[in-house]
Amino acid sequence: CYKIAQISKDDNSQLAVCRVLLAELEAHKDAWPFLTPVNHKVILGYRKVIKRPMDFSTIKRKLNNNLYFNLDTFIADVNLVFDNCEKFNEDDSDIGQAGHNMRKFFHELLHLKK
Ligand SMILES: Cn1cc(C(=O)NCCN2CCCC2)ccc1=O
Repeated sequence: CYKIAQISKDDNSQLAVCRVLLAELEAHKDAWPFLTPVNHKVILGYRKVIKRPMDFSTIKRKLNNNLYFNLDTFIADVNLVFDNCEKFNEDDSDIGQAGHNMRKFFHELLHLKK
């Protein structure tokens, strides 16, 4: 019984860590391009170029629907946000720079929590 309790506790604490990490990402001044899904009707070419769109609001919905198996699957979706951004935007564009800043911020957050 203890073992089962132990596993579920880890899942809950990992889930709590994901929620805190996401809240910190959303609060960052450079989060604005990533808060909601890119509107492919407005941003021409996005749907064709980016095969797996991802954004912070989608990550929040997936967290709330228990769709992340562990911290690593959550980290994979956050990195997908930044990888999509690098693919679609020039490094010296406002959104490209925001993506680089957010990726660095997230990386530092992860190394703080260890
Ligand atoms: C991640 N990303 C975002 C965009 C974008 O324009 N997002 C809308 C930003 N607006 C700010 C206030 C309302 C919405 C374009 C390309 C891209 O890769």
